[in-house]
Amino acid sequence: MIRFDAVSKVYPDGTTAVDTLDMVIPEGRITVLVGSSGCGKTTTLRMINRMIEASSGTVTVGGRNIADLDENTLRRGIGYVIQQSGLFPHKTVLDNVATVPRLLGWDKKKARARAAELMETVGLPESMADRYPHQLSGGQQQRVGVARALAADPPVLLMDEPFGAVDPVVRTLLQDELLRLQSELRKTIVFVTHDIDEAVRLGDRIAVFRTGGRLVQFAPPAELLARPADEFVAGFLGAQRGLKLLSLTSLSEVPTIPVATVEQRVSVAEALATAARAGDRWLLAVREDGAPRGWLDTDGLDGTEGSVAGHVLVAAAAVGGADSLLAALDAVVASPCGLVVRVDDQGRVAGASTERDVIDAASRYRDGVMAS
Ligand SMILES: Nc1ncnc2c1ncn2[C@@H]1O[C@H](COP(=O)(O)OP(=O)(O)OP(=O)(O)O)[C@@H](O)[C@H]1O
Repeated sequence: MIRFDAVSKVYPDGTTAVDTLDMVIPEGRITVLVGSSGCGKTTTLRMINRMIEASSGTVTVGGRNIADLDENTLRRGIGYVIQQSGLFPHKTVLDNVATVPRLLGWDKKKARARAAELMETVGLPESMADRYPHQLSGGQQQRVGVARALAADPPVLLMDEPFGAVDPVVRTLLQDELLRLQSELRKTIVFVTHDIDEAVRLGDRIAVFRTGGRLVQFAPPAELLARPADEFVAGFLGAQRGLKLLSLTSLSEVPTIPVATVEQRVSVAEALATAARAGDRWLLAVREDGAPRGWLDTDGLDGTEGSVAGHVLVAAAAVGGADSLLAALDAVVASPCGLVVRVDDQGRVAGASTERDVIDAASRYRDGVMAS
């Protein structure tokens, strides 16, 4: 646990970067600090490892006042990742990752073995070990930065806009990777970002700061989205607050019903017979492996023409166990027949859900968050 008690930081020129901050950062969770530029996020983060000293107040890490700790001892337990990865340009990837174990006095062989293990953990191929940072993409460099910060297995990880410099696609991949890593490692992570979507995606708790270094709201993402403390927080959360809220919940509450399917290789005549039996206009064509292929509109179809696969099918968006209610809503709105396809872990059709059931589940979730 990291605890701020009445912590302020006033820089020598009189700028108040952080103003009387009280905040308890839970252990083993991701806490995200957000807010507009210059609101004191980085200053707050750096006061945890004493790269910046607080002007007043107390910061405790694991119950110990950090002002009483030797800086090196403190930092050994705190990994630090920054935007431009901060890698040593003249060191190979493997040696970059091995830096902290080497500083801790591990012999070269053991430090490199640990570094190789960490490269695998963060999803970097072994073949990159001997490259230099400039021979990697931005996303790969960030992975090296994360691996390096994890090398001494610190219980706390500070991340200052770690994915700020990569494109949105790579950014999403890195976020997924961080969530996967965190589900195994359970570090206490403090993560700074400008991006509210990133905060909602990653944070177990989100701290919203405003200019002048004031903490305005500190809450789990669902609570923040459902009940922003004031106009400032609501404005910062931006448009589509309701939809963002739906991105936080799963499909477990949405019932699955049977759906009329046909294999795509069967004849249209056979499909028409199936549709007549089922009493449905739309049939879901499936591939040989059971994955959805598309919706077939049997209305006005002539039974003499070829196979289902030869027909124009309307794309069938499918959702599975890992998807959110937002994904289901999106899929059902885009569906030609008011059904969203449900697939199992292997991507095979497992049924469908109705528009009504998706919307009802969304309303129930919102009511639950509002009432909690
Ligand atoms: N060394 C310094 N001397 C004087 N003022 C400083 C110093 N470092 C930061 N500041 C000021 O303190 C305030 C908070 O800065 P900080 O870097 O913590 O904000 P931030 O929220 O991380 O901003 P950004 O999102 O732009 O990185 C800003 O007004 C900044 O100009």
